[in-house]
Amino acid sequence: MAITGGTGSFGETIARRALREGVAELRIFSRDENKQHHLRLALNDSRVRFHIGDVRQSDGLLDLLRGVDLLFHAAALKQVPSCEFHPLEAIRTNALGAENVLDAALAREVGAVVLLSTDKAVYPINAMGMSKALMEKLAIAKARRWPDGPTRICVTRYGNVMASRGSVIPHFVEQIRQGQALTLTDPRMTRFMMSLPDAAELVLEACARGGHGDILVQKAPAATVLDLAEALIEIFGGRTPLQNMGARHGEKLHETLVAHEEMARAADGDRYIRIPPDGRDLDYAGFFSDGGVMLDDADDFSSRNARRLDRAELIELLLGLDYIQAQLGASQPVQEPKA
Ligand SMILES: O=c1ccn([C@@H]2O[C@H](COP(=O)(O)OP(=O)(O)O[C@H]3O[C@H](CO)[C@@H](O)[C@H](O)[C@H]3O)[C@@H](O)[C@H]2O)c(=O)[nH]1
Repeated sequence: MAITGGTGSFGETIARRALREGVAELRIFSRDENKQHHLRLALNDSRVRFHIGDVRQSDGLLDLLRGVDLLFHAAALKQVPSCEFHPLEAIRTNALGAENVLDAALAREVGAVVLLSTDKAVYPINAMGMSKALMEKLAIAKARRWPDGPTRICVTRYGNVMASRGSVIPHFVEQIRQGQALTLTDPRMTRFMMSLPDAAELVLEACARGGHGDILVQKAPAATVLDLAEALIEIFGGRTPLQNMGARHGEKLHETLVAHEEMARAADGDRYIRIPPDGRDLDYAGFFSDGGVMLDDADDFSSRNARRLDRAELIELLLGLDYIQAQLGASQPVQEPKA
């Protein structure tokens, strides 16, 4: 088994889970030797092999995937604001890098490839989302082109992974600790809330039941930024004030996990929504005489219309996160707000 971007929050979660479940060998592929060093020490397991490399270059990927049966592609540029300033870098890593990963996986006849995408790829308005939308298109086009090959290709789309590195939860917790005002972009903004274990469940669901060319989505609940901030203040105590800053570059008020047009052909299950590939071919003649699938009135699945977590549920969910537990256990007291 191999993970690109294997030193990130998601990579580490799936790595630990695979090791617990007895994986024979796990290859971690990433660019940063320092992060690999720390993960090597943290995992301390001889089944783990580290490969330095960049998905922008194919040779390292071909080397990585020799004899691999399952690949999780998590390597990405994922910060929305920085991708806005460097869109070509987002295209290079998220789109062209994914193409390299898929080509290498097909060449090495990897049994299954699960690619990680994001809600920001649906009706994308920022460069990160656009490059991830292209990644999805590349994956589905490959699945369509090689329908009967040895490699199964699946995409999973995530909402926000709670307390992942650089995200708003650690940022708010730090602000509470420092006694600084919490910087809210827009209190009405909603985001899907997923924990890291939820994210791991989703890729495992894709491995177990995802079809070739499917996009899988978890029916995650959503919360407003205001409720999130207030829930954290309640957990950590203190009298931290709130400050509204306005939206950052390329931000949406609400995110969408399944587009209205995709809902028309999606299979809506208890916990997951499966979007199968559009099986039609490129024969457009039919569309002038016979027509295609009619779009129905299905709504999209967005953080605006998803189940909204109330404050109590949000607090319970936050208290279940390892990150929050570790912070609550930390000795550093919460400071009173600075005037
Ligand atoms: O100081 C801050 C920072 C953020 N936010 C808000 O908090 C929410 C979450 O922000 P953040 O944790 O930065 O996540 P997003 O910008 O939504 O993007 C994250 O979630 C995506 C999945 O949707 C991932 O793909 C991205 O990598 C990841 O950065 C958003 O509504 C932000 O506007 C604030 O209110 N104040």
